[in-house]
Amino acid sequence: MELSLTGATLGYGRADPVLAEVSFEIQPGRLLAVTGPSGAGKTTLLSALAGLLAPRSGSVTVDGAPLAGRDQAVAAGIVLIPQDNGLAPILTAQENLQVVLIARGRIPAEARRDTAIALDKLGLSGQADQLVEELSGGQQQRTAIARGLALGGTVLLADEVTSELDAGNRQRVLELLRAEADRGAAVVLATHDPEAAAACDTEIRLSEGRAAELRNGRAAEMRDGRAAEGRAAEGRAAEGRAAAPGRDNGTSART
Ligand SMILES: Nc1ncnc2c1ncn2[C@@H]1O[C@H](COP(=O)(O)OP(=O)(O)OP(=O)(O)O)[C@@H](O)[C@H]1O
Repeated sequence: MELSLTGATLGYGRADPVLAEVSFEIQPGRLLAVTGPSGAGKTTLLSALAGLLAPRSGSVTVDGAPLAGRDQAVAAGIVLIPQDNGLAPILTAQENLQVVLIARGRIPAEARRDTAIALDKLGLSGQADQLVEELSGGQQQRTAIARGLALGGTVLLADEVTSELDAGNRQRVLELLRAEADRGAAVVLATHDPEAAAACDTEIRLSEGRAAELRNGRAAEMRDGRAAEGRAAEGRAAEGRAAAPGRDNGTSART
């Protein structure tokens, strides 16, 4: 499954667009960081990829056909872990997962099994029966991640999912996102956190309504001094290209 934006301009109502003419592909097996200052449009971009926000112009396509809305995105396996968690506070952690899994067609026994596996991966087995409203912010965030992982999507859109986590849990989540990519999912992580972005293969930086690709290549290679140096140069070149006047009248990046 191939998810792409082509010359997509995104915005709300009659206000100026948040992002103009953004083009890139989300690739299976890879982790893509979407970075940029608060208000740059990270959530807006993920909303468009999730089928929640139609582009004003340009397109978001799945296998070349325009993405018609959230229902189609769900059918295509595009999973969103929203910034505000999107959990039901008066259900328990495990109920929050089971309800969604059953709604997506899993039989109750499978839903229970997959819920237990996902909560265990996030270190939440002990919180399974606790109401979400009684969980800490970080535990709630991990519950939302567990729910996203349990769905086993083809595309996983994770919006600031490490913002409330301690260092150990952040590392655990980054490893789980990498495992999702390794099983073939395309993973997009919107983040403020430079270390989380550095763990991704590619980074799209949003700034002043535009998007620029900063680097490419597997994060593992970053541990090699030479590769890191090479990629830093690539990043500078990509920024230079994006800033060049008249280039495509917009931003184009392949990930
Ligand atoms: N539903 C909405 N209606 C109108 N404007 C919106 C809506 N959602 C976001 N915006 C505006 O769009 C711009 C981009 O917001 P967005 O939430 O995408 O940024 P962000 O990069 O995710 O920010 P943060 O890092 O703070 O989460 C902001 O100016 C915001 O006020």
